[in-house]
Amino acid sequence: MPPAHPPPCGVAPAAAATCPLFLLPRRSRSLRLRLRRLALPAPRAATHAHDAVLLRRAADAADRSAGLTSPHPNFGCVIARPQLETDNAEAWVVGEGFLYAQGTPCAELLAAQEAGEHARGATAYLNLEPGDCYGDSTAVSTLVQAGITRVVVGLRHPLKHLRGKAIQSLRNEGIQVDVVGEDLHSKLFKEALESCLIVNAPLLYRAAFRVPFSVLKYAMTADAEQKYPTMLYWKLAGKIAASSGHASWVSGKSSRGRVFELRGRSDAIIVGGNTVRLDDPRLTARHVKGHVPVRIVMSQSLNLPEEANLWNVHDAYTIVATQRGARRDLQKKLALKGVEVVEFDMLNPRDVMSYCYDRGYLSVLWECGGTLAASAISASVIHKVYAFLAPKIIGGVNAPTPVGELGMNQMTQAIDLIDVSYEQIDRDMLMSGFIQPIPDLSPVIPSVDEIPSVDPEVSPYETNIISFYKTWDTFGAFSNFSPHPIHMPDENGDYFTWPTVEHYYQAHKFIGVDDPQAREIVQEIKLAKSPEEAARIGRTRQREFQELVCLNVLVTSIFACYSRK
Ligand SMILES: NC(=O)C1=CN([C@@H]2O[C@H](COP(=O)(O)OP(=O)(O)OC[C@H]3O[C@@H](n4cnc5c(N)ncnc54)[C@H](OP(=O)(O)O)[C@@H]3O)[C@@H](O)[C@H]2O)C=CC1
Ligand SMILES: Nc1c(N[C@@H]2O[C@H](COP(=O)(O)O)[C@@H](O)[C@H]2O)[nH]c(=O)[nH]c1=O
Repeated sequence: MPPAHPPPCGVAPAAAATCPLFLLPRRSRSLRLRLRRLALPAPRAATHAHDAVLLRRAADAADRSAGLTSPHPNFGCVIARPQLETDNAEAWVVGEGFLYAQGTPCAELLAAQEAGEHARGATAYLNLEPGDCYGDSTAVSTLVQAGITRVVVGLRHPLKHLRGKAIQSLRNEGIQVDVVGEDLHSKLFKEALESCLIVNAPLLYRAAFRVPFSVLKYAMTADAEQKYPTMLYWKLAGKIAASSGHASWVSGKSSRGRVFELRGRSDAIIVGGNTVRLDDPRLTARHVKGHVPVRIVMSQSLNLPEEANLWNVHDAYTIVATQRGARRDLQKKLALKGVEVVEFDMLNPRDVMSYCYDRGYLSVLWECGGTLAASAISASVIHKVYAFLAPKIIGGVNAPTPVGELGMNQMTQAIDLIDVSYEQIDRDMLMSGFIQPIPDLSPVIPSVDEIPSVDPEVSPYETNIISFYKTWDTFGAFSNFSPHPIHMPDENGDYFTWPTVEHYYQAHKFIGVDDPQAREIVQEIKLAKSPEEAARIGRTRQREFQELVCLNVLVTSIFACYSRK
């Protein structure tokens, strides 16, 4: 439900309208003043407490696209103006918006459209400084044109080439910009700031550590083991499967539904070879028709079955990461099924994460067993843990536990999770917490550092190679997903304004194919709300209707890029 629009602040309430001050005799000055106080009190000003509530609401709005589209920086905007009638900041909101996907209308535009005239003189709350990459300054120009007079920003943009730009542009336009921690100092902002950090944790981790944000998730029983047989000392030692390796299911249905949501928020899901052998998982976010993450199997031995659910790439794309030279026969068979096999000189979690970073992933979910989990934790690539605790006991000395050997022998060495939260999900308990704090906004990333070198021998400073995996990268304007429309012929040869090169590219997988199904898919892609959606439709339909795919796609895409520039 969109919020009701209260009257703009400063509009005289009914009492004043029925008794205009100029009608009062000059002598009754005290009455005049008293009435003025009653009728036209000074507009209520937002206090830090109000600002904090509204900033948090902007962060909550930013989170609303999660799971619907591929992970991207989350932007939310709340426009509010103090009302005389109420001190409740939530009731001051006149407009609200969030970025649905890269290339769709920005949060500021949606909020300003909803606020209409009420935006004039109001304050806009932004969880994250707008990133006006590719020269698109819609967010800033919208706020200026809407007549916003003050902007409260939760976080500056973490990428150096975007950081501070929008804030400066707004200030140049005479708008008061208050950045939390710089212009606004109060303990009251603690929670709001945390929400701003959490909603963009993937972007912040990626920017600071040059790896995707990694979440380890597991479901364990409430088993306990007697640590010292002579003493009555029991220690929780939850199992993630029975001794046989059977694991379906540890957690309840609602918890597993929550896991589907987590999958939808991730770019990739990682498991180890043993989990594939024992569970034959699907690893899809099948509860909603939303974002479909890539599935990654890490297997050194490549001793994997020839038939497995993960090799069905109609469901989702699969990558097998393995050791160089491992079972080339199976590699070929997997490639024929459409599975991508990537060889590493030394397969390990850190190199796989660097690889995911280079592919542009923001967020990765580890759904592996304890052996690989321990290896990933030891390599410091896990940032957050989701532990589902089920009220079940299975026993078994050899039943696997969530985290294998970490080489610690003193409890003082234990990793203390931070910002821990607990939630009951039906009969299960979900405990989540961070292993590494969300990086503050110190990361200032030299633009040249954002240029990965294809040849690891050549330093980024020496190479002329540029990359543009994400639209917000330094050279993001070159990305197919960059929100630059192109005017190019459609399936009938008529010129059509394609919202992005990605729309054009995906549609051309099916253009030129004389089949009603292919034509329907082209229409579907043309109407896609964002390049991400166009990509999702194109990729899914390509898997479903392989026989309809036209072979000229690559040439088309390159041609489209040139015509756009
Ligand atoms: N309840 C739950 O939440 C979950 C339970 N499980 C259960 O856990 C059990 C499997 O556990 P586990 O064997 O630990 O899990 P995994 O299979 O997820 O991880 C171990 C495997 O990962 C591969 N691997 C690749 N690189 C490395 C590396 N650097 N370090 C370690 N492993 C690497 C190896 O595959 P390879 O041998 O092919 O070379 C290795 O055997 C199953 O019973 C499964 O049902 C699994 C996931 C979640
Ligand atoms: N057993 C278990 C989990 N196991 C994880 O889920 C995978 C199966 O996914 P799918 O095939 O898509 O249903 C499995 O291989 C393992 O990674 N997860 C949970 O939330 N709760 C559970 O009890």
